[in-house]
Amino acid sequence: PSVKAQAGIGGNNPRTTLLIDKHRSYIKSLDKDTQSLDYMMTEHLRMSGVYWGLTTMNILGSLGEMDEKKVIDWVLKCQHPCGGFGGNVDHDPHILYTLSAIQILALYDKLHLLDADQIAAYISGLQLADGSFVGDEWGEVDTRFSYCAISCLSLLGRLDKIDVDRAAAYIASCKNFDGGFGCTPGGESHAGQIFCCVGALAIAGALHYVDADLLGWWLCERQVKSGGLNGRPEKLPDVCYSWWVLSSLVILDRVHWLDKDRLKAFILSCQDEERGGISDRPDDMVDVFHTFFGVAGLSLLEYPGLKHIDPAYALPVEVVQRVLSRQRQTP
Ligand SMILES: CN(C(=O)[C@H](Cc1cnc[nH]1)NC(=O)OCc1ccccc1)[C@@H](Cc1ccccc1)C(=O)N[C@@H](Cc1c[nH]c2ccccc12)C(=O)NO
Ligand SMILES: [Zn+2]
Repeated sequence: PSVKAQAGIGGNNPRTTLLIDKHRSYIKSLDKDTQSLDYMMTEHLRMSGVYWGLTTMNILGSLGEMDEKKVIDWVLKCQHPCGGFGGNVDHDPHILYTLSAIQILALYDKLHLLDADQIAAYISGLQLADGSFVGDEWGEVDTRFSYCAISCLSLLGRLDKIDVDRAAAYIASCKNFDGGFGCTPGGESHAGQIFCCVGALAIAGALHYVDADLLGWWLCERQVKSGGLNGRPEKLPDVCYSWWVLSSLVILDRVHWLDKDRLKAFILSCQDEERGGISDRPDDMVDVFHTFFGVAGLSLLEYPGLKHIDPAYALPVEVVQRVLSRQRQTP
């Protein structure tokens, strides 16, 4: 069959259409099997897991099926006096989980429950003199944390509380000869880090630091013959790179260089048609992380019936627009 047929356009074969109801029930089942190894092993990043699950449900048009009050109460229980959030109750505050917490509250239009100045003080306290950010008091520097800082403060309307120009200049100092970015200056280009750097520069209004043609070419080189995308040369394709690579290409306006139908077909081939959920590659175990990044990738590919996701904020476009337009009303 033609590539279009493989991509599920016109057909309703389970591996070529998105099994929306199956994925909804998979996400809703997640907080039930608390005895599973997967559940136990991911306790420390539960805040991110809840963000992945809820954003997937929003894109599938079913956020209302989740227990909003239970989620909000739990998120606020994870906040520390310093303003930062931990990955779970009684876990130390970290900028990664502070972003996930703010993203969850943005989904539910509950950012007014937060003290934006207090969280802005916590985040600006993590910026170093060279413009970089550490993730917590242990002091690890990584462009992931630059992305978290800029995204959090933009959603809270407090970007003025950090030195955005120095933050952008530091990210630019992590650009490699191949046009990509690493976690620190000289670090190897990796699609995940590239998303963080390109997303942060986009939100900061500093995309002039990026060589769109050079980086766009490197990103499109990630597509392998199966249609999937890998994170670095010679690696296997993985559904989550459908997000890290594709969202970066959307921001750089170079998506047309990819074979979108083959990528769509690859993501759909990673669904578990019995239990729902999406895995990193065909016939692997599903998880909420790859289910989110698979659905988010399909949203960027304009799969019919999915809400649009913002490529830089990794939140539904309608959520980002609501948050940012409200900032313009109340200065
Ligand atoms: C900690 N994580 C990762 O390292 C994943 C593992 C992976 C999934 N598929 C292939 N490898 N890798 C990952 O997220 O890489 C993307 C990336 C890498 C560097 C910077 C940014 C994004 C995943 C969780 C996970 C673990 C194991 C299997 C599946 C998911 C994760 O939480 N990623 C985070 C970003 C992240 C990357 N590295 C991290 C280290 C610690 C904490 C978070 C992250 C995220 O996407 N938040 O929204
Ligand atoms: Zn993956």
